[in-house]
Amino acid sequence: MSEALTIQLRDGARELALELDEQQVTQLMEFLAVLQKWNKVYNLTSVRDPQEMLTHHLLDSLAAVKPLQRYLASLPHGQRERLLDVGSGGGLPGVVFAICCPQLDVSCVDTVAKKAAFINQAAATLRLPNLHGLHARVETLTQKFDVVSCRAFASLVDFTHWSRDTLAEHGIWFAMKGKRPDEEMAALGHDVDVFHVEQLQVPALDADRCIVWMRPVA
Ligand SMILES: C[S@@+](CC[C@H](N)C(=O)[O-])C[C@H]1O[C@@H](n2cnc3c(N)ncnc32)[C@H](O)[C@@H]1O
Repeated sequence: MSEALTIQLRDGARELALELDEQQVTQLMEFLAVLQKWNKVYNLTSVRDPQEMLTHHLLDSLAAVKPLQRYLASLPHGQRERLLDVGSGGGLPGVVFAICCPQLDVSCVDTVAKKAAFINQAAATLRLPNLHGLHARVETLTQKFDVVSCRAFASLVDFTHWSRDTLAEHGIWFAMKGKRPDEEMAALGHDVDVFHVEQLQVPALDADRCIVWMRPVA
């Protein structure tokens, strides 16, 4: 990967007030390299240009890291939190979260076997013991998670419906969306509480982005 892309990554991280050490910067650039390499074989993303991969995938996912870290820091300390990234595809945002939050245990679930295999391969290549690829439909999982995330996956109704049983007690949903999805939020039933919609600013990308934070209502 070119030095120019690494500089752009460092600048973006600084803009997002993210404290990344050298190893994390290296892992993010290695992730970009394996994503580009295996995309040809596994068809992981329609984005093929490395520059576009940096802005539309890496920086876009990095913009959600600080809000996630803030949430994790607000939880009572003691146990290692678990995050499930639903419909993770080529590992977005799950792999980026696993690199930036080493204290977090991240599982990326996808119905496509080669995508889940790619995540396990990336975990080995990038030396990320806190990253796991799961080949399954999210509806069939029995494990429980503190945070259940998604990006470019499904409507909020389908996402919350299909993944509800994967939430641990006090678990929350973290949906990465483009423009504030007012219609999708209005379509949610009374069993889902949207407790925050957080606007994001992605470095080098002039686009609407937000996180829809939700919790289940009994
Ligand atoms: C549009 S891709 C998004 C990939 C990635 N999150 C991103 O932002 O680039 C949606 C992914 O969801 C997966 N998927 C669809 N239905 C699923 C389900 N029920 N359980 C798990 N994964 C699913 C698809 O195989 C696909 O890889």
